[in-house]
Amino acid sequence: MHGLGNDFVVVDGREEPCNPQPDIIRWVCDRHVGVGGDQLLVIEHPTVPGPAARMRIYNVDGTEAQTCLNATRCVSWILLRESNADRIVLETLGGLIEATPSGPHGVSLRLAAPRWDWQSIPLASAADTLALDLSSGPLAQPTALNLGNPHLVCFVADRDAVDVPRWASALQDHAMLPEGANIGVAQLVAPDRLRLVVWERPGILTQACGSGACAAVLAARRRGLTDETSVTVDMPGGVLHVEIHEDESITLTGPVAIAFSGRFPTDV
Ligand SMILES: N[C@@H](CCC[C@H](N)C(=O)O)C(=O)O
Repeated sequence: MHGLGNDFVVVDGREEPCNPQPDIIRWVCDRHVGVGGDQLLVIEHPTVPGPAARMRIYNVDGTEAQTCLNATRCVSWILLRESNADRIVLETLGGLIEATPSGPHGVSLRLAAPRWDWQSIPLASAADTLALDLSSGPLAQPTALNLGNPHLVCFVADRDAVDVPRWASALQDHAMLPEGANIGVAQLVAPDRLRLVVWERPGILTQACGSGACAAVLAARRRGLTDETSVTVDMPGGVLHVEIHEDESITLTGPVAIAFSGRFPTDV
């Protein structure tokens, strides 16, 4: 499945448990020798009463991510369809997320407010998360926040003029970020429109990033760059809509799609 080209291999592990090891994850996500994808997702039974399911998120290097909001939208779409419900809750390592349909091919998520304190990002030592004293080429003074997973947002005058892999990778590996971070490079083109590209952990350029889109809008508001509550975020794969509520909780809306489905050989 994909959300604006941010693509996932989704495995339903509810009937047959699936605990993929790092070498299998790397193989499945490899675009040359495997299926190819930005992450491998496993749907499991929830561990607490209430949610429709639990989703595990594995990055292309085999590490586990706490949150991926495009993945949450994709898996929620499956769960909403199979239960015919008008609302479900999905359990992730990053917390519980509520999802509702948005037309036949879209999903809206309702998310808790982000965390801004340096310990929650996490950073290696105390710092002003609104403008960190870090830079890499044209990327300077990023804003740090945690939406279940860590994000740094760097505002630039022209997103297309930045060599994102070159400069964002140095920030991502900085010693101030013991768990790394997803690095957003954002350009405010109007008070209600951002252009964004995200260099995700563990070092991939994605077509779109749901948590990155929310992070960019929240950071733009906190930095006083805009006071709009409803912002369109334009990424290489398409647009997502982000609405920020009074308590800083968030609604994220956009399309999802199934690319194809199949069966894995069990003897790999
Ligand atoms: N690679 C990430 C999570 C991916 C975020 C995502 N694409 C989204 O849509 O939110 C991590 O390690 O945190």
